Amino acid sequence: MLLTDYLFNESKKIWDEYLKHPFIVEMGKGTLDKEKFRNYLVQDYLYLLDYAKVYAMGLIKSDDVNHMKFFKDSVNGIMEDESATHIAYLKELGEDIKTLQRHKLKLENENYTNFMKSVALTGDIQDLIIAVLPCAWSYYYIAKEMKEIYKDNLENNYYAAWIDSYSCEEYRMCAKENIDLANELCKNIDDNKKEKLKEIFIKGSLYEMEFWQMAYKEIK
Ligand SMILES: Cc1ncc(CO)c(N)n1
Repeated sequence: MLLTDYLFNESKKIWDEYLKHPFIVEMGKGTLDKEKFRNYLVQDYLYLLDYAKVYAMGLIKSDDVNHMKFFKDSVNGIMEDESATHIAYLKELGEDIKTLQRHKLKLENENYTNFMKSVALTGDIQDLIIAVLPCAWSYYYIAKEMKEIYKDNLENNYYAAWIDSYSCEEYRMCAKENIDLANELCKNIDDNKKEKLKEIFIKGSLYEMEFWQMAYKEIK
């Protein structure tokens, strides 16, 4: 069995909880409070900056030129393409784009990015790719499911552009490249390492849940 199939099975319960989370359900229905969404996007914009740094560390820890290019392209994709959706929404919601970086990270966000950065700094390239794997993969999973579950409700849905940006073909490829690289980098691991990688993957998946929870409860 592919390592990523194993990891998916081990965390599927958590991932299916994302789909029931009120932040996701309300986005799908189009009823989510826009102020909550705005605060979420500000936090997620800050998240993306640290997330990009983790991929930059992946470049440093890679020896193979193709892996180096994957990490380089990922930094670019995060800082240019993915952030563009955030900036478009945030502009529309009246947020000052020039001062975005001055916002403070909320606790759950900081915990998550500290976790990824610490794995990236202290672990090997296998640990690193598994620590970031729930990010792109779970976003694609969520958006693809939302596109199906809420298909009759997307025409005038304010959040349709968000759903599209994470379920489009380009983003599917991005998630797939992360999955393929994880399997390639981890093809010769022993059972101890597999157990360690499972723990990293599940922790990442739980931090994703905390992030949705943070976005919904919205205590400043
Ligand atoms: C919290 C979080 N996880 C994953 C992604 C996908 O990159 C994102 N934008 N934000």
